[in-house]
Amino acid sequence: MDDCSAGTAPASRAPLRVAAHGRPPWPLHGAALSRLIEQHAQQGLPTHTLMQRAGASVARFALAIAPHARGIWVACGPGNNGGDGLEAAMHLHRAGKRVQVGLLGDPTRLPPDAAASLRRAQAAGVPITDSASPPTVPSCHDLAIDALLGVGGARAPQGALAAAVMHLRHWPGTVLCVDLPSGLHPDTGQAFEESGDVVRGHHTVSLLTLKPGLFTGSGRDHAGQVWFDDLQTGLREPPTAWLFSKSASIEPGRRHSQHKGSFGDVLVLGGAAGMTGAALLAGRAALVAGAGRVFVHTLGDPAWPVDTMTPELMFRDAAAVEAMNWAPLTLVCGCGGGTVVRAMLPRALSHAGRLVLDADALNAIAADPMLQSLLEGRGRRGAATILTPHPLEAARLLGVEEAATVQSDRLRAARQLADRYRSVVVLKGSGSVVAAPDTVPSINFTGNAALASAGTGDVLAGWMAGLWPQGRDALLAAQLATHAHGAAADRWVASHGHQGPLPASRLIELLAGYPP
Ligand SMILES: NC(=O)C1=CN([C@@H]2O[C@H](COP(=O)(O)OP(=O)(O)OC[C@H]3O[C@@H](n4cnc5c(N)ncnc54)[C@H](O)[C@@H]3O)[C@@H](O)[C@H]2O)[C@@H](O)CC1
Ligand SMILES: [K+]
Repeated sequence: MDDCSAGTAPASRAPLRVAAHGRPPWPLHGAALSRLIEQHAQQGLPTHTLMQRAGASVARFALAIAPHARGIWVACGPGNNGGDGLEAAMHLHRAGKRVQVGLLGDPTRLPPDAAASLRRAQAAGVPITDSASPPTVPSCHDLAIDALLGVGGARAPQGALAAAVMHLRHWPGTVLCVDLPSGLHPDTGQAFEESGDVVRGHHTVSLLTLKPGLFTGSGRDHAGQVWFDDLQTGLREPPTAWLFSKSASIEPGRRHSQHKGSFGDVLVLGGAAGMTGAALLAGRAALVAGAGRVFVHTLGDPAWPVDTMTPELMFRDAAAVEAMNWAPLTLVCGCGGGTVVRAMLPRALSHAGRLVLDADALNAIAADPMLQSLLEGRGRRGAATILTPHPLEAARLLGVEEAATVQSDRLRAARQLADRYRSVVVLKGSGSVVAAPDTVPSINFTGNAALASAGTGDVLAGWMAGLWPQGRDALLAAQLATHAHGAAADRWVASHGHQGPLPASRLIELLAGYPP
């Protein structure tokens, strides 16, 4: 008979909270601010209190996600992240679990808090080795706890740490990361080096602060479900970024007395030869987002005359578009516009009231200093612009060679673009970053790999343009649109049970809320 039994969670007054679906946006703190917050918290508390709370929280969480786990391997690193692991191991051992700790650090050189937790674990009788390999007993393969590196991670794991990371990556059971997946940069959500290994967890319990790297870059692929415990500190510091969270109060709703003129006109400029569909997708998305009227001018020859699937769209030829006053309009420019879209940009940048620039429009601006200075001047005049680049387009706009440079620090790249072009920027990709000049950026947590499908970017641009004139400023329109776009893809995955590609037309239906 097996001697391991399921235990109950250690009692605590601090409930764990899901880092999603909260009402106000959640503050995210990078490594430097997290350390500052930790210092402030330590000042008001008896020595070792925070680590005791952290370890108890991890143990409680381990018992919640894997209540039937019999064997638990706790991989502990050389710092206080390892201390959290040792503290958790002590609680799990007391709860009757078969716990094995691998301590990968010189026990005589642990920081004071981690050393205190080591003594407590030893006194409780927790088996501790210095092996980077998990125990070979099969019943000890239920749950692994990654306590190798946290916010102190500074470079790619090497030697024994790297070996332990590999074991965690190939772990057959559940993996729970303490604070961060080891090897992940807390601020950027990337590995410390391109070839550096990062643990892939099913769950991550973030302690004291939520780190931005958990939500953007490759963070979401490595962290799994993110949970948060503020360790009962309730400390408030200005954040590095926000995790955007939609609240009901920012959805104004429609009043009975409003009419189509209340909801703004959108003009889509795009759809060069062979890419008409991109402009149609943007136009349809703007319609279902609630725009009063949507005009479409396709840039192929001849211009597209009608969309029989969406007869509400009003098509305009070049002469008609030339005669329109662009100042009261929301323009969407890009969307399959090819190189011909460039010809529309001087007027769009000079005269459009609201302007969403996507894809080919962004590439044209990146290649043309005159258009860049028009965009910068537009921002200086206070005219509102939203840029929606993917990482390669962002790299071109920043004048750097590769998308990897942008991806290495997505928050910084989005801020740089927003400051340079005085525009709202939606840097697309896993954990889209929304930045505006002189504003703390936000990270969007909705969405998934099903969005990696042709046309979904056109839908985002159109949806944003449709939302924007309905009483929202550019930043809120960008945040709401990005959130809704991702949430629709999340509903798709929930109903299909997999992340197969989401057709852009279907995405529009999901955004519109039908079929129910
Ligand atoms: N001190 C406390 O009471 C608390 C500590 N906390 C935990 O402490 C963590 C931060 O602890 P530390 O500052 O000690 O840092 P870590 O435990 O994250 O890292 C330990 C040390 O490893 C070294 N290191 C970095 N990268 C390495 C690599 N690739 N290979 C080998 N060594 C490497 C660094 O010098 C670092 O100081 C947090 O993430 C959190 O888990 C929190 O639980 C809050 C309470
Ligand atoms: K960790």
